[in-house]
Amino acid sequence: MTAPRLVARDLACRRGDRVLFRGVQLDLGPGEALHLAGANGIGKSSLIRILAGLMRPFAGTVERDGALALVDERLALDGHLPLGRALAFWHAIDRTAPGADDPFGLADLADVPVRYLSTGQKKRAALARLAAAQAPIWLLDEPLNGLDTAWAGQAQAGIEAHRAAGGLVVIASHQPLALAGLRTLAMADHVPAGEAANGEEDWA
Ligand SMILES: Nc1ncnc2c1ncn2[C@@H]1O[C@H](COP(=O)(O)OP(=O)(O)OP(=O)(O)O)[C@@H](O)[C@H]1O
Repeated sequence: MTAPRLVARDLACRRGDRVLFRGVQLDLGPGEALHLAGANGIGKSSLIRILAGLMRPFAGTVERDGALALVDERLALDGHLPLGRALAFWHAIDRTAPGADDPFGLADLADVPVRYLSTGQKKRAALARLAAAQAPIWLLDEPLNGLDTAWAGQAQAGIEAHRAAGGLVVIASHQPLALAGLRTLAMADHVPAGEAANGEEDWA
């Protein structure tokens, strides 16, 4: 794996007429993991989308060395296909082959249409697709949502294996994370003065 790097300088994000955050800096290299922490609506998903290049920052820059893979609430698998064929579509595009070890326990679900999978099964499928993409930079928005304790442990083991292989990871999560040497970015520290720290307006 080529050594990845993800650097953000002075990032600010505006949505609608509100600046959600300002002055976000990060500099991540091989093996590192960063937890984006903060209340609902503070801007964690928005930051992930900016890092992924899906949204332009209001200010600041992002530099990236290495391919990235994203897991968020949108499942990038065709709901009408059986799971095995939906994953095979991506293997063909990524020029990868499914691993023999099946770390997310999907073999028994290969014939089930993606739209019939449970929330946790869909998340496991998204994580399997992520692991197969062989991208050194992982951007994960709530990767443990919907997973039971055992699968949440397995997902974190997958993250640790990715780091051990030289990958880096940014994780927005409300779930506790048991990852070695995890750094934390407290989004509340970057809310501009005068904005609500939880991103919620006063609707009264
Ligand atoms: N297209 C949009 N236009 C205007 N505001 C938006 C848009 N999309 C999201 N927002 C607002 O931006 C804010 C940040 O949303 P975001 O999804 O980044 O928060 P979050 O920290 O990931 O929240 P959660 O913990 O609930 O997932 C929210 O107040 C949301 O309502």
